[in-house]
Amino acid sequence: MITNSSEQVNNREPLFIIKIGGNVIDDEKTLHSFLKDFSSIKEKKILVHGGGKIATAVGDKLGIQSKYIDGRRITDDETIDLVTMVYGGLVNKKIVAELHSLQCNAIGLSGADANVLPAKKRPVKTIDYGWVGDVNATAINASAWQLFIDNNLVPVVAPLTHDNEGHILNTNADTMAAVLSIALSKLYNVQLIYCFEKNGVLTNVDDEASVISELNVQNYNQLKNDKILFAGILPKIDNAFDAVNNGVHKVVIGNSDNLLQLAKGESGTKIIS
Ligand SMILES: Nc1ncnc2c1ncn2[C@@H]1O[C@H](COP(=O)(O)OP(=O)(O)O)[C@@H](O)[C@H]1O
Ligand SMILES: CC(=O)N[C@@H](CCC(=O)OP(=O)(O)O)C(=O)O
Repeated sequence: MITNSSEQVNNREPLFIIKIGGNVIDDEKTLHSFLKDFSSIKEKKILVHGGGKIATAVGDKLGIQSKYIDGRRITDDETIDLVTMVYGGLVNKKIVAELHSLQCNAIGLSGADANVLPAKKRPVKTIDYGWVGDVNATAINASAWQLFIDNNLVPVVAPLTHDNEGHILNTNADTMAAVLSIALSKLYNVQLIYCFEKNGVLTNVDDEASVISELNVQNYNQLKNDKILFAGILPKIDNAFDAVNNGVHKVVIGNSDNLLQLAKGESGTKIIS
């Protein structure tokens, strides 16, 4: 067990919600070693995965060009078919199969399965994102999740939801992990870990030794203004603050190679509310 009795606040059982992104999934060796560590965690756990990089690569092969605005993929008719195949099929099922080879009782899900993550199509304001969904945090049915988690199943969640009118929606995996963590914090002592290819939030993106061990909102705003933080790390940190400010016990951002240290608070960047 990674957690000790002092971690078991409010008598709630610990639950790890761990997110991996495209760079980790794209590298077979990195993914394998991460899944080995993940499967060794004895506590209850959920894996949320992205795969944006793979969808872009498969799209390129099929002649489907990827377009992003503010880190969100513009998802037209052919792109929703592409990401459904890549996230819900290729990536999700490969991870599930590999976890079973490691004696981890994984069950592949998307937000649409058993309606575990109710969502709405993002309304068109200035930008039409197409078939992109936003999870409705307050409508998450925690007991549907309990059904899996409390029966020794390990959900592996693809970043797809549905709109209640028969359409699949592409949904950002970082946001999905944060919103799910918030909802399940009512039942469990949730620790959210964002795993990516860097050692944490860095003061110099090219120096893996420059990890910021704790990040509060004042430091965050300063680093953002100084352009030390840019691109994908910004929405990731925004999601991390959202989680920690809404009941999630602990949120850490760090390297997928260090999952077990991250889970013990011995690596990465801890987000402070
Ligand atoms: N100061 C920083 N520290 C860490 N990462 C940073 C920083 N500034 C920018 N980044 C970028 O943010 C990226 C992480 O976001 P993203 O690519 O969306 O991750 P993922 O696909 O794993 O969710 C890193 O790969 C890195 O290039
Ligand atoms: C709406 C939207 O942008 N969805 C994301 C979902 C995948 C994802 O989040 O993947 P990473 O975690 O690997 O970035 C996308 O299609 O890129």
